Amino acid sequence: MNVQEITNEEIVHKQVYWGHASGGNGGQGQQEQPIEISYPTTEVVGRGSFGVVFTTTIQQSGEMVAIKKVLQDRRFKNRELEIMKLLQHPNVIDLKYYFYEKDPHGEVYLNLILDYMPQSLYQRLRHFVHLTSIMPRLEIKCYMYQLFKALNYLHHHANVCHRDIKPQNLLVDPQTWELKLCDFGSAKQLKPTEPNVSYICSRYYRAPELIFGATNYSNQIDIWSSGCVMAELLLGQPMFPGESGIDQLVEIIKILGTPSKQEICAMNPNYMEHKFPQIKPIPLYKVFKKEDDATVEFLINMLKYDPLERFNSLQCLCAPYFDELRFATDDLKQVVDNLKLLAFDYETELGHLTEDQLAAVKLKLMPSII
Ligand SMILES: Nc1ncnc2c1ncn2[C@@H]1O[C@H](COP(=O)(O)OP(=O)(O)OP(=O)(O)O)[C@@H](O)[C@H]1O
Repeated sequence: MNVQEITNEEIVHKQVYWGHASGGNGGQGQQEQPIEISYPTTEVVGRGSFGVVFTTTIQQSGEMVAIKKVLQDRRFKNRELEIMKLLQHPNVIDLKYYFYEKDPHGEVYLNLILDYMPQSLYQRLRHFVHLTSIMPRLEIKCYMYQLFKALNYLHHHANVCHRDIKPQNLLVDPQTWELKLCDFGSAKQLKPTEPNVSYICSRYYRAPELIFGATNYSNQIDIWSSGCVMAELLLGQPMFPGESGIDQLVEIIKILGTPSKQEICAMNPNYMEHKFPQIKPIPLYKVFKKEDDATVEFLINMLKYDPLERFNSLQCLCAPYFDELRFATDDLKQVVDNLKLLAFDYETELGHLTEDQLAAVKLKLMPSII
């Protein structure tokens, strides 16, 4: 049976809710009114720990979407849904609609209807590894810039920490080099006064403070993970491939050296009494021999033990590593313009800055409009 036959046979009709309130007055009325959509059922494209994802096309609008179906525990509000309703940014997967459905056993499933993206960054990297080739450095730079635009919006506007940044959760279009962040199943609005579980984030990408069991960590854990993602894109393999929770720390120490007393205190003060074997760091310019100084410098600023020493997402955007995008010409300028990399929304992306900070940041991020 071919796909056409399947799509002709199985068109489903669903009453769905809008993903966001719309209209100037908050549009609550519209959001709460269900509408009917129809789509052909198709094959599953992704299987995560919490559910399945399949892609289809909404018949009424012609939009390609991905539908993520997760088992809903009736006792709790679904945090992924609540957070996705808040988020609207060009580099964050958009929640278009959602609906609930019951299976024959009475289990309730939440279905999130999301923007469709053709590939994950994990798949994109595997493509180059299979060809025994490398990902073009400019492609990496465009993806990283969009990731930091997404994180700057999440951290500074929505006050959301993603807590699971990894190549599998970065969706890309290899034709345009567009990137969107997905999977908000671990995301949370962190409050400085409330503890948070440290057993989050996928192993290779876990910030050292999480491995040290900190419960007072900050949005800076996402920056560490992003540094690991960039390192992996450059190396073609994970930078810190730990085989277990504690081996993850060993892998980090093998390259960054043993953290100092001060750094351990900054990660988790309760660990101060532990003794670690003294390992000398390997300078990152030796690990990334073929990369230029701006690239290595940028990695150094993301992969710092002390979370407060690490660049935050806006500092990452301002890094000299991205100057090449700001002063692009010819084909690269076309890519930068298509992706609207140098466009920022003042309220949602730069609204947290004072007037003086804003002036300095504008000078850096949008040199052509000054
Ligand atoms: N919007 C989308 N467009 C295309 N593919 C998607 C989309 N969202 C998810 N996928 C695919 O489905 C996979 C799983 O999605 P997601 O990470 O959201 O699910 P999960 O159950 O939370 O997974 P995990 O076990 O990683 O936490 C993704 O890695 C991706 O391959």
